[in-house]
Amino acid sequence: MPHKNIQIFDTTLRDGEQTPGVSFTPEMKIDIARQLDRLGVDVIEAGFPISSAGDKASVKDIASLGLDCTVCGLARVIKADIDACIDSDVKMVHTFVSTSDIQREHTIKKTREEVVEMAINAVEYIKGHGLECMFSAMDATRTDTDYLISIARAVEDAGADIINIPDTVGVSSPPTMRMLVSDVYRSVRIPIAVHCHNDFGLAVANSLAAVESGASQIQVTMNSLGERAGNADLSQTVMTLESVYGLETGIKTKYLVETARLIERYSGIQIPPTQPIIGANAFSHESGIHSHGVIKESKTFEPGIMTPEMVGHQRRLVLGKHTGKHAVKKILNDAGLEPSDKELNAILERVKDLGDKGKKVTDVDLYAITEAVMGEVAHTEKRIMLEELSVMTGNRVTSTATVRLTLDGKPYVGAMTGVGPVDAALKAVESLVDGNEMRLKEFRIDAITGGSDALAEVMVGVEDSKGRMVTARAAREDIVMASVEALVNAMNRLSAVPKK
Ligand SMILES: CC(=O)SCCNC(=O)CCNC(=O)[C@H](O)C(C)(C)COP(=O)(O)OP(=O)(O)OC[C@H]1O[C@@H](n2cnc3c(N)ncnc32)[C@H](O)[C@@H]1OP(=O)(O)O
Ligand SMILES: CC(C)C(=O)C(=O)O
Ligand SMILES: [Mg+2]
Repeated sequence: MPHKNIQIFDTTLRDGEQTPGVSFTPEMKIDIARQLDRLGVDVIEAGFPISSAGDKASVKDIASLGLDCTVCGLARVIKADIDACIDSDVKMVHTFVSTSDIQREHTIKKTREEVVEMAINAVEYIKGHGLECMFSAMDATRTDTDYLISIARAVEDAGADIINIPDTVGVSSPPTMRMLVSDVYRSVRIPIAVHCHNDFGLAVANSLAAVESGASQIQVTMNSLGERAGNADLSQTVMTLESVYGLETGIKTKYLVETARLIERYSGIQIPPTQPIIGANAFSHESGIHSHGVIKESKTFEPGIMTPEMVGHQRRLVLGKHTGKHAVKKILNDAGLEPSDKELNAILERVKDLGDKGKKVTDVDLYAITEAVMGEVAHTEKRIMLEELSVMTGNRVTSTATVRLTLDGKPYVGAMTGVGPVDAALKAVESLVDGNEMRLKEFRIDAITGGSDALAEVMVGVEDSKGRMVTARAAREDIVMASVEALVNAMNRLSAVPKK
């Protein structure tokens, strides 16, 4: 029988930061820790203090934030590593050692007996300092089960508070995990956690299998960050535990998408659109049959037991070659437009035509088509008119953009710096429009011809405070101009949507 309440141990700041190429600044780590605490995780593994002076300082900073969750530091079964955790003021030390023969023989070069002794010493040292202690048998899923049980019993006797069973190289399967966790669960009295890697895409499934066999804590990362193919994903694990298994995690799931987006921005690792729960497409519908069903009753083509609202996402109807008339009608009706059946068919034909050419059909495309079919439609007045744009960039100059535009007929000038000319120009435009009113949410550049004079196509998505998103595109040889034009187009279109 699974435990009713499952604890969430987040290791985004430790295993997540081990994602090749990812390195969070100290300020980012503080922001992430605060956000994870707001999300409601039970434990934050804030880092591996012995690994660098910066990591140690960050762990200490996070430990001093006064968060509701427990802040934990990682340590090998080495006194210096544990001392670094103690110096960082963490409440909990997570100590680990390889227990599989392959790792033991090739990395730490110790006998099984020596490993048990090192583990006991580490646990006793941590407990001697009055700290909570998690012990991990690294590579547990490739460890001889009798030996795993004997080391688990030894660290329990030494005072460990919780035993973690890591699937370090992601080789387990749900049935194997179920058996392994059952075996350890029956052999010790302290709680069991699991830490699954995603080498075969089974990290979440293996974590759930562990819960079925009695594990009461799951180690996860946001956006599946972590070594190689990453760790079990927090959002997927939590939502499955809550919505499919009917268990409780204490996570405030409405913060999942905003947390995922923060991690996306800070890690530089883009969330794939098809990522469950948090991906841009998780609640988007393009196919006519699906959109029609969802317009009538969202449960027809969505799980129902999980809604976009539950995870802080939005449901969206997306236009393309698979669109049907019900979706087009709904989008236009929501914008206050009432095309006749004949007009609707003509609009749909043109939408499909664009889609057949391999284009993503933006909202601004739809309105341009609608105008062409129905004639001048209401609400087409442009609030924002771009008058002038200039950018300065170079290897010794911080990219700076100056924008002159009119907003509701009044002239404004704004200047902003950015990481590059596009970033600076978009920020300059955004600085002149109330950020609470409209914000850039999606941005993509594609070269649609070759060469240095390639035509760049920019697609943007702008969202308002009510979560309504409008997409627009612009294509030019100049990527800065194309970006600004697409942004202004989207903002103008969004302003024209009646605020119901
Ligand atoms: C599965 C995991 O995610 S485990 C965590 C992995 N994370 C990291 O490695 C990130 C941070 N790591 C680091 O900054 C460095 O590796 C350090 C500071 C920990 C160690 O650095 P170095 O002293 O330069 O050693 P290096 O990383 O090359 O080798 C690892 C050493 O740790 C030993 N070791 C590995 N795991 C353990 C353990 N659990 N307990 C004791 N010793 C261990 C290895 O045997 C090796 O020791 P040796 O130098 O005596 O041969
Ligand atoms: C430190 C341990 C738990 C780890 O990250 C792993 O085994 O993957
Ligand atoms: Mg790991």
